[in-house]
Amino acid sequence: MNESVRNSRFLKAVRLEPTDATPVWFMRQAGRYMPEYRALRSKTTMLGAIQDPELAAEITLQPIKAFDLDAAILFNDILTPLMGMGLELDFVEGRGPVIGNPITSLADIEGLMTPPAAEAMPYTAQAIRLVTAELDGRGLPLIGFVGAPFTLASYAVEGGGSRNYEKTKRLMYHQPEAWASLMDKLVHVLGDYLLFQVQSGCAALQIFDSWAGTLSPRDYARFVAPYNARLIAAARESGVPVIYFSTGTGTLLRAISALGSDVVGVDWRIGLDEAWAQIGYDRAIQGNLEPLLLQAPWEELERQAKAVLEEAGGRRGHIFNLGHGILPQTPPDNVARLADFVHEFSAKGVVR
Ligand SMILES: Cc1c2[nH]c(c1CCC(=O)O)Cc1[nH]c(c(CCC(=O)O)c1C)Cc1[nH]c(c(CCC(=O)O)c1C)Cc1[nH]c(c(C)c1CCC(=O)O)C2
Repeated sequence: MNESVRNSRFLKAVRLEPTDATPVWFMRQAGRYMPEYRALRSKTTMLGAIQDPELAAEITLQPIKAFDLDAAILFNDILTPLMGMGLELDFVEGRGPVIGNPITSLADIEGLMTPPAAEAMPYTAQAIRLVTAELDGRGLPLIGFVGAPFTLASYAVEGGGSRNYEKTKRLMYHQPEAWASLMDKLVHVLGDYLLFQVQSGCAALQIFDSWAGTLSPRDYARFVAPYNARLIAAARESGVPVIYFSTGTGTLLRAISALGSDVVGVDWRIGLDEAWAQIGYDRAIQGNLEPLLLQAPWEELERQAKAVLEEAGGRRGHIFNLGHGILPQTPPDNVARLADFVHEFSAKGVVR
């Protein structure tokens, strides 16, 4: 990582250092809301795009070229590491991701493979190298990522998206040893994949635990938190900062803070001020505008973006983001305007 990336707004905020303005990036910033993305994606499949390093690099850079953002996130998906483990992943148009051979038994878990990321996902390293060659010149960091073990286990067990996670919870409650063995394998594969992304050039890592909010605090503490803590510790060994992001977890924030990530990402279901008080001011926070607001009239969007910045209270260590990914119907102009507004408003001195 070069000096200008090290001294980027984003990495300074992560280290709780003062910045000239609040850094901003958006989850799913490369995606279907951008006409440039739709043009490239229409020529191939989701997996085809992910596995083509030049295409993946170009898609990653599209929002960086279009908007004034403070970080890029690699174009990929949280589910790709499951393929190397022997699970058949497909992205079905209009339906989302599907696993053709979901896990149903202890024998299935024992049969899961744990190949090194360098073997299973060499295309990721190539894409990262192409992206960082461009980002280095702009002084911008690239964020690598994985899905958290629980969120990935839920896809592996349910076979796709789910409303109530019944099969996943049944595995936890009925076969706790099988659950532990599945989570162990995921921690192993994901930890190795995170280190591989840093070795390839990523300057920060994010762990997406998008579905953790379905769990009771007791079950989160017993069945999920220990694996997250292990994964975060392994990721931090790489020397780059780690963001832990989840949704629907306003009641779990103390447990989440104890996991030891450098940054905690929060969704819009809790005020940023209340969330930060629980997480602790010795830790950076990322969030948390409701994504649907990017489709609202500018006056409403501006009012609510301002409210998020005011809730951050001028403290060091706020990274502006949405509470979840950008939605496909979002007008790109609002993304441009919001990024500029965050910089201009925070530079006025509300935030230091
Ligand atoms: C649960 C989950 C998935 N993927 C992801 C999560 C966790 C975070 C979240 O909740 O948003 C995370 C994800 N997905 C994608 C990224 C890349 C980085 C980023 O842009 O933030 C990341 C970090 C690209 C993607 N992943 C997907 C797309 C859309 C692909 C397309 O049709 O072009 C993109 C850009 C597909 C995907 N992938 C997944 C679903 C449910 C879908 C279908 C939903 C949809 O179609 O929007 C699984």
